[in-house]
Amino acid sequence: MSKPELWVIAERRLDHVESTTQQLITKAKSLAGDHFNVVTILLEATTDHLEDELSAYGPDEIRIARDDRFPTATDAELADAIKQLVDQYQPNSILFGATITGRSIAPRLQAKLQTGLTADCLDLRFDDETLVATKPSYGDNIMCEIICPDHLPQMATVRPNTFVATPAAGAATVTDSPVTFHPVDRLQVTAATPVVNTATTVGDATRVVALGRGAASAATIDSATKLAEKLGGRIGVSRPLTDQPRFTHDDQIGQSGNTIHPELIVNFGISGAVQYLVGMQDSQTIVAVNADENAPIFDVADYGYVGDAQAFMTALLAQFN
Ligand SMILES: Cc1cc2nc3c(=O)[nH]c(=O)nc-3n(C[C@H](O)[C@H](O)[C@H](O)COP(=O)(O)OP(=O)(O)OC[C@H]3O[C@@H](n4cnc5c(N)ncnc54)[C@H](O)[C@@H]3O)c2cc1C
Repeated sequence: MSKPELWVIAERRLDHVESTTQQLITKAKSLAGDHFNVVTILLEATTDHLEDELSAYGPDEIRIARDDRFPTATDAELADAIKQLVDQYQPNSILFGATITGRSIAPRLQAKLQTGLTADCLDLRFDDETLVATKPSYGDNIMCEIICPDHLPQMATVRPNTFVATPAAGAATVTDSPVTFHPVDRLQVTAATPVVNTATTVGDATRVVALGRGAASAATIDSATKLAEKLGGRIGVSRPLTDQPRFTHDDQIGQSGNTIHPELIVNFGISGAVQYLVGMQDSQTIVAVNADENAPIFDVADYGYVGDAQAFMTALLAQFN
């Protein structure tokens, strides 16, 4: 008997695959074990080869529907095409990135399929063939595990950067699966102008200088800015600092901010509340500077310094100079 299918819907961003897709393939592989087939669904133009950006992450199969209208199709048209594939293959579960596009297509598909969708998940696991999706709820005050036991497919959107994409061995089978493109003429895209944003966000940075309430003075923020420049990185903050005019929610790390996995994060004056830690604890190298030797941030740190944030920064900058 063939294995149940766990789908990852590949998302296109301009002429590439959105990085959340690769993150979801890695997670799907780890969930699947020998029990599920991980199938990536790709809707692309006849001359596109976006599958080349997916195969290195080890899905069992990349199933492609081709139509030259897909790259500029509306979310309603894409949802219609995916619905046709669902009807044909009856997957067990479907994962989308909780991106602007994923958040738009997934509920349209859910409505067509009359099944359940858990949005904005921070973790996933399977209990036998039941997808258990973890997400913050009630104003982010509790983490809920949500299941959809009575309907298939089970669906979830997952927050970008929740999982780390890791190349995996194994050659994916690439198959074509034709669908009929049904134009939805209520809405027509007449032109697409991509937003050009050259600034890196804290989610993109490979090195992060993170500031908390214990490193919030103007002088310390100035030193941190210099340090971030020297490191070729960017400043991120814990929640209390988003009250300062220099920072916004976009700079926030944590459960209700960004999930990040930089190669280096240096935390200054951050206690290490669980809501902060979930956003950064998978960083490759974690350094913590805190005046309190019992601060929980030291539990996840590879290197720690007990002392004053400003003094440490000044000494470190002197090393660079
Ligand atoms: C639903 C919910 C969601 C949340 N989401 C997030 C989130 O996404 N991100 C987030 O960050 N928080 C979040 N929080 C808040 C979180 O619980 C903490 O309150 C917050 O992370 C604390 O920030 P902090 O570590 O900067 O401040 P504090 O906890 O006040 O810690 C300050 C630290 O600075 C140290 N310190 C003081 N002076 C110095 C000095 N001179 N030098 C060095 N160290 C010094 C202290 O020892 C202390 O450990 C959330 C809370 C809730 C309830």
